[in-house]
Amino acid sequence: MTGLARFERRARELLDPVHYDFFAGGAGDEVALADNEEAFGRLALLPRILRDTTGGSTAVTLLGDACEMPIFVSPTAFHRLAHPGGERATARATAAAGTVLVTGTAATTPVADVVAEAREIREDATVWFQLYLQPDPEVTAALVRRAERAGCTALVVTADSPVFGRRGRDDRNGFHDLPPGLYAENMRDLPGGADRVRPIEMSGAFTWEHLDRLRARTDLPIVVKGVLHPEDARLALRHGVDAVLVSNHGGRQLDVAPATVDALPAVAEAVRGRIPVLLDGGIRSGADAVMALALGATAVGVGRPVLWGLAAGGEKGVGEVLELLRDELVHTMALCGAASPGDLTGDLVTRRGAPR
Ligand SMILES: Cc1cc2nc3c(=O)[nH]c(=O)nc-3n(C[C@H](O)[C@H](O)[C@H](O)COP(=O)(O)O)c2cc1C
Ligand SMILES: O=C(O)C(=O)c1ccccc1
Repeated sequence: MTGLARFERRARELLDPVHYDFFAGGAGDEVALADNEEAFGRLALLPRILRDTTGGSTAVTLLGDACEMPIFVSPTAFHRLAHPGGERATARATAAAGTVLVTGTAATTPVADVVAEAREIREDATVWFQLYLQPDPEVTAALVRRAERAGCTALVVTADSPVFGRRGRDDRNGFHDLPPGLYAENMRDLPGGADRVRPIEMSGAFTWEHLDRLRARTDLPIVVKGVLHPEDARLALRHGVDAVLVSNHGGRQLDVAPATVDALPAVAEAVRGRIPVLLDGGIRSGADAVMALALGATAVGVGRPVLWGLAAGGEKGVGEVLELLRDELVHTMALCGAASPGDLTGDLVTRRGAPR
C-alpha cells in the first residue's frame, strides 16, 4: 500500500468504528465525498521537459504568512476524538512542517493553547481560525476576539453550512454528541453562557451583510470557505474578502455539490488573480495538489488525511502525512518541469484519455 492509504487503514484499525465513521463520512449518498477524490483521477498532468528545476522551492506566501509548502491543514472538528494529543499534536506537527494550521470553532482544544503549542515548535508558526458565525452577534464577536488574542492571523468563515449536513453514518450509529470530557472548547464561557459550553449553532439567516459587519469588526484577513459558484467569488471580491476557499466541506454538506477541482476553474476565472483562491476536498497526494495549483489554486487544504495521521500516530503521524505530501509534491513538480508553484499553469492539466 502506497502513500496516504496506509494511514487511513491504520486509523480505521485503531478508532472506535463510530468515530471513524464520523471522520470518514459524508452527507446523503456520499456522492460529493467520492467525487472529490475521483475527479482528480479523471485528470492527468502534461509535463514539460528540459526545464531547469534545480534550486526550486515549494514556498508560498498566504495572506502575508510565509508558508513552506502550498498544502495547509483544513479545519476539522474534534481532534481529541482521533487521538488524546488532539489539536496540540496537530499543531506541533503542522508547525514543524512549516505550514498553516486552520483550527476552529469545533476544536476540542482552546485556540490559545493550539497557537501556544505551535509556537513552541516554531515561533513564527501560523494558525488561522475557522469561524462558524453564530446567531448571537455577541457570541461571534467573542469568538473573533478569542482568535485575535490567541495570535491567529486570519479568519476562515465557513459559509456552506446554513444547516448541518445529513450524515447517514452518524444517524445510523446514533453519534450526535462528543463523549464525556470532550468539548468544543472555544464555545466555553461565551456571553450568555458563562461556565458552560454553548452548542455550535448553524443558521440560514446569514448574508454578505454579516461578512461586512465582520470586516468592520476585525483587521484580520477574512477567507470565505465553501465557495463553489463563480458569482459568489465575485461577491466575495466586492465585499472585501481576502481569499476564497473552494470547498464542499469534504462532501459533508450538499451531497450533490460538484467535486471541488471541477468547480475550481470557473472560480479562478472569476477571481482573475485579484485574491488567492484556495481549495480543499479530495487531495490525497502531491500530484492532486499539483493539479489543483495548476488549475488556479494558490494552496490546497487537507482534512481527513491529517485526521488519519493523527489517529494512526499522534504528532508523529500528522508529521509523516505532511512530509509524505510534501515529498510527493516536490517530486511531481520536478517531473512536470516546475521549479516553483508559480510555474504550475493550466496548460499542464489535461483530461485522462483525451490528451490535447
Ligand atoms: C471530520 C470532519 C470535520 C470537519 N469539521 C469542519 C469544521 O468544523 N469546520 C469547517 O469549516 N469544515 C469542517 N470540515 C471540512 C474540512 O474543513 C474540509 O473542507 C474537508 O475535510 C476537505 O476535504 P478532505 O477531507 O477530503 O481533505 C470537516 C471535515 C471533516 C472530515
Ligand atoms: O463535521 C463537520 O463537518 C463539521 O463541520 C462539524 C461542525 C461542528 C461540530 C461538529 C462537526
